[in-house]
Amino acid sequence: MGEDEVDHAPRVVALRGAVLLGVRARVHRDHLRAPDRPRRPVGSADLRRYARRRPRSSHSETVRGPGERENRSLDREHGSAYREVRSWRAWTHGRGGRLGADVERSAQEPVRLPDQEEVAESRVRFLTADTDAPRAVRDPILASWQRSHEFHVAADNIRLPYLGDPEQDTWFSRSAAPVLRTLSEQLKGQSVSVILTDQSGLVLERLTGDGDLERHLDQVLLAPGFSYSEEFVGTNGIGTALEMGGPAHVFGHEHYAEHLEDLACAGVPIHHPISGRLVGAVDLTCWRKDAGALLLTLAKTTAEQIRQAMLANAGASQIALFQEYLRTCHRRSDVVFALSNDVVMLNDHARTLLDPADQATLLAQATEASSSPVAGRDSVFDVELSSGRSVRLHCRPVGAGDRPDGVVAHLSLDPESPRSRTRVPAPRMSLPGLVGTAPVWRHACEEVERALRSGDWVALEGEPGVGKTALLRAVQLRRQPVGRLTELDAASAATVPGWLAGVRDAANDADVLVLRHVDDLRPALLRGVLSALHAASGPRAGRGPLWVAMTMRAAPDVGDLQDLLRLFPTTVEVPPLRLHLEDLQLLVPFFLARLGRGGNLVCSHEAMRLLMRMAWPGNVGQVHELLRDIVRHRRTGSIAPEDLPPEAHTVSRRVLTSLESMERDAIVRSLADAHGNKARAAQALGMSRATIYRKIHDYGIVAPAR
Ligand SMILES: Nc1ncnc2c1ncn2[C@@H]1O[C@H](COP(=O)(O)OP(=O)(O)OP(=O)(O)O)[C@@H](O)[C@H]1O
Repeated sequence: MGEDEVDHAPRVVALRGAVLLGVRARVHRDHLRAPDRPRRPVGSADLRRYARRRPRSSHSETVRGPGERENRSLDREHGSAYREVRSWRAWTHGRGGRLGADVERSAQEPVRLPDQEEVAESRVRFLTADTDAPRAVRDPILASWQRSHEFHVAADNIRLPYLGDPEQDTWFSRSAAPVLRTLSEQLKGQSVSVILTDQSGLVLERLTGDGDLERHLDQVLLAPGFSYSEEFVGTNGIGTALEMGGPAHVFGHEHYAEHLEDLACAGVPIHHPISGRLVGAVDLTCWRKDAGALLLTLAKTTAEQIRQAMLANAGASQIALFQEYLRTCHRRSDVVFALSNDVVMLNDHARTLLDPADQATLLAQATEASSSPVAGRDSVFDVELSSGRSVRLHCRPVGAGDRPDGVVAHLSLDPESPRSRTRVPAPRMSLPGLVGTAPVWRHACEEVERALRSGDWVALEGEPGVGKTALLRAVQLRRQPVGRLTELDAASAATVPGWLAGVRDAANDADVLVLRHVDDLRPALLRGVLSALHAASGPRAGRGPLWVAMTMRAAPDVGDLQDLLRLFPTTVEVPPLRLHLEDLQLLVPFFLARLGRGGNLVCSHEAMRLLMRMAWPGNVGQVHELLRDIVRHRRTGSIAPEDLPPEAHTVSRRVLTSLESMERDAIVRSLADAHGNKARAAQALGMSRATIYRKIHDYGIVAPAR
């Protein structure tokens, strides 16, 4: 690097200081450095176009570097010189001091659409290291081409790695979703695609109202799960806006990659409304021929609407929580996280040092801290991680009163450090035949136990398979082990002869009566049950009081059940498994031991990770069934990802139609057969590569590792 280059760098950084953070400043400083490697191959279409416009004879004095050998045939064919770029370098440095400022200013200036022929020619000159300074190219684009060149981006093809399912359930995505939907509805029928990315350029969402454009975007992999950062694709609306830290519009041949020349895009970065941190970008992409200056204006308005939506969703309590989280992050160099009802924030250490199961365990303990009897004061827990390692969790409630708005927690990895303030030991729970230590699950257990102790009849409400009946059986076993329990299922009341007579008998003779699925009772039977229970609610001749518990689905229509519910002073909500997913770590070995009948079957770490990502609409009952099916085929050894059914290889929260489920299962099987090779899986299914990527994303398929 020459001395004059070193001189220029700080000036550029200073000019951009107001908007650029450390890393970005480095990237922009870099664009002043001399190109120190051969140019990337130019696309064949570029060369044809260039050859038509430039006479061969004008390229005679060629100087090649060693790395340029592979370009010789193209060079001979077209006569374009792959020269050293001394004059380009001189040109850049001559303007270097102004470049950064130009990038800033140009984002503010009205958009003038560049002459595409001239830009195309300049691009080829740039790519072929022509000695002439590129003409007719806007400064931000030139700077971006230079960065793309330094990132070693290929100009003649788009080959992007699929980076995995983008996380959709974040504050950013949730806030942006309604804004994007409204815009996309307003643009219905027009060839414009609305795209949301995270701060690295990873596409999170794409809404396109036009089939042709959609297909083209699939072909150029501008789709969820792919990154359009400059590092991967070179100059483009998304990556360039993120690199510049400001709005960017890129038209046709201004794109670095040849395959994007028919498109125009306008990208605008979005910053966190409270911290100012870059969180992502919104981009509008259309055909180049349809592009107009208003594209960028619309993108800027959309970015602002998303920011406002994030702010509206944040609320005062979230701001306080966020500030406390930032303060803790500044003070501590270890794992820090914060959570409230709506938000979970994890610092880098938490994300990289802890696996999802441990994260879930710690988050559950922190939730407990906010609702424990010592709420309002700092508390400390000793927690055992899945590795067996013990850590100490310090929790600080944020917000006033008995029910804080959230908790900020940090970990000290050294459990021997002196204990501070109150110590709250993590309680164990031990109902016979049940496992689970998550606070929400334990809370439900305690409520049912309390009801039985006090003799209050109890109604249990919850989704199918959450363990309502199992919980009642366990509580009865623990509290009244010698009592007589009768269990009757209202779901079969209409078909089982004498079902109502069974209720009357139990009302006379049993100690505990469990009525399952009472929301399935028809009105006539309901009246019969009601009068039997009325009679049993008073003193019974020769017997102690009857304890009755009933189960019903989550949020039932209580219209018909009103009268019955009056007999039940307590309703306990049994949580769905997705709200205490950390218990899966206990449920799986528990069921395997039970189902394996003494066999030695365990679940591998990889399989457990997949199970932890499932939505579990059938809750604990579904876990039980899934493992029962596996145990039919495998009774010893370790359950691997291949042993799991197709739904375990997806993270989709959407209910699929049966046709979609079949397609999803076929893709999962094909991916497994192809050992995770998506191109081979697509070929076997007769689909294009872009289609399989889109379907993998749509169905939330977690492709097996290759
Ligand atoms: N915490 C738990 N520990 C161990 N096994 C559990 C637990 N929760 C549920 N199970 C098991 O999961 C299965 C489903 O539970 P259960 O039948 O109690 O669910 P439910 O809520 O009554 O479902 P439904 O409303 O569909 O009848 C049963 O095999 C039960 O033993």
